[in-house]
Amino acid sequence: MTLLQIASLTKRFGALTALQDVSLATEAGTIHGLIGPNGSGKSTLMKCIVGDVEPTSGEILFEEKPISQQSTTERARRGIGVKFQITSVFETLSVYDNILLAAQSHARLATLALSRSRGALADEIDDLLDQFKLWERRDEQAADLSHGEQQWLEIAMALARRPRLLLLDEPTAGMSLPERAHTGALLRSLISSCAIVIVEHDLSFIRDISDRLTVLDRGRVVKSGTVGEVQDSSEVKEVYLTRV
Ligand SMILES: Nc1ncnc2c1ncn2[C@@H]1O[C@H](COP(=O)(O)OP(=O)(O)OP(=O)(O)O)[C@@H](O)[C@H]1O
Repeated sequence: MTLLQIASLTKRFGALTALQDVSLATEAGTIHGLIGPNGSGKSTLMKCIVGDVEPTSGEILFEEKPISQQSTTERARRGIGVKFQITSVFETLSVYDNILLAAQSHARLATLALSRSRGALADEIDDLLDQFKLWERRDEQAADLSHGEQQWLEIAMALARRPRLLLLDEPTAGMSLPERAHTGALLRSLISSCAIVIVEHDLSFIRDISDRLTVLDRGRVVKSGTVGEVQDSSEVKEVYLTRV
């Protein structure tokens, strides 16, 4: 099923066209990488999907329904989760409580009282702590985590809200090589329940984990296809040889 469809999206900031007629589709159960030189429009596209930036024209469909008129909160409720570059952890709270807060913000009161009891919620949080190698550090303040661990905590918080699509903007920035490798394996393990759209500057990382890649340059799609198709594209080579 096509989970996310972007159709002819354009965004202008005054005289500057950040996105021009951008179209792409992301299928359930896949990782879709967005790459391109600095200023090519990757973050603007992510912000349009989440609802932080209003497109000038075009449409965004999530699970085949238009969402462009919906608020960020409505989009989150429908299943779009986000981890952007700006850190969103509560530094003075424990690692555990950060995830608990995220999970509770998603669970409706009635659900909390019934099937998603405190016990069920605790099991989910324990699983996330384990997956993200944060179990040992669950009682420590989030401020005491390394940069890489804070990034994992933020992804875990986004997942606690049970998204069906997760948007990640440079999730491995500042991570060590082993941390990147663990992040890649983790992201691949998530996709049966949650598709991912990811922006990354680390080309080898994004090539290794993505099913499809879309390359942007100066707000336009240069190429969208499988990793092999994009790697073989002469237009893409030109962008990377002349502009990166
Ligand atoms: N709020 C804004 N107001 C005006 N111009 C903006 C705004 N946000 C982005 N831009 C411009 O839009 C263009 C695309 O920026 P964007 O941040 O989307 O690119 P990017 O591909 O994510 O870049 P980077 O890889 O450097 O993060 C740039 O020229 C940028 O200066």
